[in-house]
Amino acid sequence: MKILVADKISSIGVDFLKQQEGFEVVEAYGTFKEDYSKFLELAKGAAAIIVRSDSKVNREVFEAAAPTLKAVGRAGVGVDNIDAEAATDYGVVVMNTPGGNTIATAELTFTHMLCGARPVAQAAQSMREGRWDRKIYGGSELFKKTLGVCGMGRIGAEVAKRAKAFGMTVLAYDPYLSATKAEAMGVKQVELDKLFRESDYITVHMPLTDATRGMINKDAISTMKDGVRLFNCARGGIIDEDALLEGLESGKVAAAGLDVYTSEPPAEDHPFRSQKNLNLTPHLGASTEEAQESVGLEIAESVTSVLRGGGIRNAINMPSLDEATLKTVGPYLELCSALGSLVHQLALEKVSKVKITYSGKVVDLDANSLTRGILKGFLKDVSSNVNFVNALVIMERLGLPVDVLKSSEETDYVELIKVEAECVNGEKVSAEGTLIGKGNTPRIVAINGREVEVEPHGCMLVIANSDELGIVGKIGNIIGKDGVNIAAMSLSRNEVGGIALNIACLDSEPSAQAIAEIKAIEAIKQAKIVHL
Ligand SMILES: NC(=O)C1=CN([C@@H]2O[C@H](COP(=O)(O)OP(=O)(O)OC[C@H]3O[C@@H](n4cnc5c(N)ncnc54)[C@H](O)[C@@H]3O)[C@@H](O)[C@H]2O)C=CC1
Ligand SMILES: O=C(O)C(=O)COP(=O)(O)O
Repeated sequence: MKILVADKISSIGVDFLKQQEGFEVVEAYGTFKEDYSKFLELAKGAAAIIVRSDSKVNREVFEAAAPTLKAVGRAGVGVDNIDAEAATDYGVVVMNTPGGNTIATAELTFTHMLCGARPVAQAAQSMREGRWDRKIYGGSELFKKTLGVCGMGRIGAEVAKRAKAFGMTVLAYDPYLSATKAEAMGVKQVELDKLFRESDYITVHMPLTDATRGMINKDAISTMKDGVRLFNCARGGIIDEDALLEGLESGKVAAAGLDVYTSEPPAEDHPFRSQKNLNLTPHLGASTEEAQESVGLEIAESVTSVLRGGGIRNAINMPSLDEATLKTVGPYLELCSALGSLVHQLALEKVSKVKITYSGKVVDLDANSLTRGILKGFLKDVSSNVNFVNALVIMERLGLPVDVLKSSEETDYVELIKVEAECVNGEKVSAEGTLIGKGNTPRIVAINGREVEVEPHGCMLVIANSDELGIVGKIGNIIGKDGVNIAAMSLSRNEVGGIALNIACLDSEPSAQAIAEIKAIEAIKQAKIVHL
């Protein structure tokens, strides 16, 4: 399996990948920017692509790497360089490594804040130039000042902790922050306008979204204290760059520090580069040895796990499936896929709706994973590239609603999964299944409401017939004559003389002629071969 490492990650991560049996690791640092067509060429045939923030994994990359590509790993937090929608369309799981670079980025932010208070970089430059300017490089103190933190997630919280140690008052704006958490962190939760009005220092730690883009713009800056200091080590564009320049030039903003830019790198003659009260770093937040080792190894492990069919950690385009969940859900997945596939094959008309009911013990499991398993089976014959990642979006795209129900009604089984499909003509087909015995063996226990007992794999002949004498013998005769062995048979009827359901598990598929002969028997209402 080819693993394309497109951006430089720690050698610990690369070595981990190289040690994996069957992995061919291709390191192509910088290729994305230097030679895009070569990058696309390298992506072809890759099972996984690993990036930081430099390489953009856009739709074209997924197109080039389909159908082998299974995972994109981001050694870091921000995934704005990865087209997650395209990834989902192509059934590729995207994972990141939240947490590994939190301290590194919080420390860089704090460095920027200190350098915004004391012109260390400017003074150092003057020393390098042979000067001794003690008068022009005075500063101010963080002590007793107010820091406004926008985005109180992992990094925001670490910055706040450090600010408190410096004797600052911390105001926090984060719509997703609970009052109890804010209290526990010793920060004052406020609305954005109050944070703007009352802060001496403002730092942002949010993803770039429609809601955060330009959050600190000209209007916002006009409401701030004169001499406010602004910092962005999150994503370029959260602080509007033109508004920041204007604020620095007018003196409204006394100092600022940026690690990230709307376009990276900013142009060589970008006006930012000549602003004297603005400290710039080239997207270095995560660039410490410790952070890189942490995220490099973590992403190498996550990608390996996905490619080996293990747990899925920190996925951003599907629910993560950790090892523990996988262990509990794993035995059900074969059954789920079989039930979905069986219902799809039994439906004679176009399906308009799918309903899934979980009853008994199974309701405590991760229903999202089970449902994905069912839909993966349901769509098996619809799309060749359906998997856990894209099963739900494919259903959505087909306009097929999926109702999922956790039922508390008693059934004959400790746990039961029922999949029903409603067809456009109003007809319904259904299949129910459970796990039996110590080995958690999957069993189909009902089809269209009739009790059966069938192992869900191989070729099956599903027959509905009016309950008459000798039908089973006739079917057996035709199939035997055709040279096909019946491995098992399950018979069920609703009442004597009513409609009977026969499921014959076959060692191979009977010929079309044999099926035609069976269908020609007067009592046979339906005969359908299904493959599980
Ligand atoms: N400069 C660098 O090298 C690095 C930059 N980053 C960036 O830093 C940012 C924060 O990273 P983490 O703290 O790890 O993420 P996080 O997910 O832990 O925190 C983000 C916080 O932003 C909040 N948020 C989301 N939308 C918001 C809105 N509209 N208004 C206010 N708050 C909002 C969330 O509730 C969350 O608490 C991300 O953009 C990440 O990409 C992360 C690591 C390194
Ligand atoms: O993790 C993040 O969000 C970062 O911005 C770090 O980017 P990098 O891995 O240093 O290119």
